[in-house]
Amino acid sequence: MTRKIAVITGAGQGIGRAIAKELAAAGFFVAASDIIMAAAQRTVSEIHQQHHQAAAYQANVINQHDLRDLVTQVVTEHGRIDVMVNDAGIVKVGPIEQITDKEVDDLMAVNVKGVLFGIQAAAEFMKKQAGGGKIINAAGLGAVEGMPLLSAYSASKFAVRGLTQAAAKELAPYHITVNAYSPGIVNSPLWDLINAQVDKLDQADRQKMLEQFNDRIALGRIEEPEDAAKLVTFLASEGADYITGQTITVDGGLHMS
Ligand SMILES: NC(=O)c1ccc[n+]([C@@H]2O[C@H](COP(=O)([O-])OP(=O)(O)OC[C@H]3O[C@@H](n4cnc5c(N)ncnc54)[C@H](O)[C@@H]3O)[C@@H](O)[C@H]2O)c1
Repeated sequence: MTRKIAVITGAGQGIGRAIAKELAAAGFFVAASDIIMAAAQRTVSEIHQQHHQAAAYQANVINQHDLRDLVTQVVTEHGRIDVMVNDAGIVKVGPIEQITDKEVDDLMAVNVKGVLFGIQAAAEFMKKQAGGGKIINAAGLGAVEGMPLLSAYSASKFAVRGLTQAAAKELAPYHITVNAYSPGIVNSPLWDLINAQVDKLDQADRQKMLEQFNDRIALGRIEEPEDAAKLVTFLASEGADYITGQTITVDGGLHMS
C-alpha cells in the first residue's frame, strides 16, 4: 500500500507538533510546515529520531500563495495529498473595548484566512485525485462558546466552524471530508502566552478570565497536545470516513454540548 501524505500548518510547536508526530507514527509521510522554518525542522528531527518519515517546509498561512506553493510542492514531490491539517492559530486576550483594529486583523488573517487558504490549496488537488481527502481544522473552546476577554479570538474560531460546515457541504461530492477539532485548555506555548496576557489584566478582569476555566474540566487535568493529536489522527483515518462538517470537542469535559 502506498504511504499516505499529510500536510500540517503550525507544526513547529504545541498541538501542531504533536499532530505531526502522531500522524507520522500512524504511518503518514508528514509535511510539517510553520512560519518559523527552524521550528518545523525541530519537529521533523524528532520524527526522524522515531524512525518515521517527514520533511520541513516554511509557510505563512496568511499568504494564499504560500499555502498554494506548499501544497503544490508536496504534491510534486509525493504525488498526492491525503490529509490537510490547518492548525496554525494565534490568540489575543483583553477587554472588548481595548481590542485594536490591527489585533482583529491579525487574528482574522491567521485563524480564519489561514484556514480558508489551507482548505482551498488542499481541495484543488484532492478534487482531482482518486479517493478525495480529509481536511481538518483547528477550532477550540472559543468556537463553541463565546468567552469574555477572548472576544475577537472567539469570533475567529466561530468562523472556523462556519468554514468547516460550508466546505464540508461543498466538497462532499468529491469525497473530501472537512472537520474541526476543538481543544480546551492545552499545555502548549499558546496557553503560556494567554497566561502572560492574563497577568497584565486588572484584578477584576483577571478574576473573570480565570473563573471561566477553573474547576470546569470534568476529567480534572489540563489537556496535553497529544490528547488533541489523537482525535486528529482518528479524523485522518478511514474510521472517520462517514464524519464530515463536525467540530468535535476534545477538552476533558470543559464544554459539554
Ligand atoms: N493551546 C490551547 O489551549 C488551545 C485551545 C484551543 C484551540 N487551540 C488552537 O490550536 C491551534 C494550535 O495551538 P497551540 O496551542 O499549539 O499554539 P502554539 O502557539 O503553541 O503553536 C502555534 C504554531 O503556529 C505557528 N504559527 C503562528 N502563526 C503562523 C502563521 N501565520 N503561519 C504559519 N504558522 C504560524 C507558530 O509558529 C507555532 O509553531 C491554534 O489554532 C489554537 O487556536 C489551542
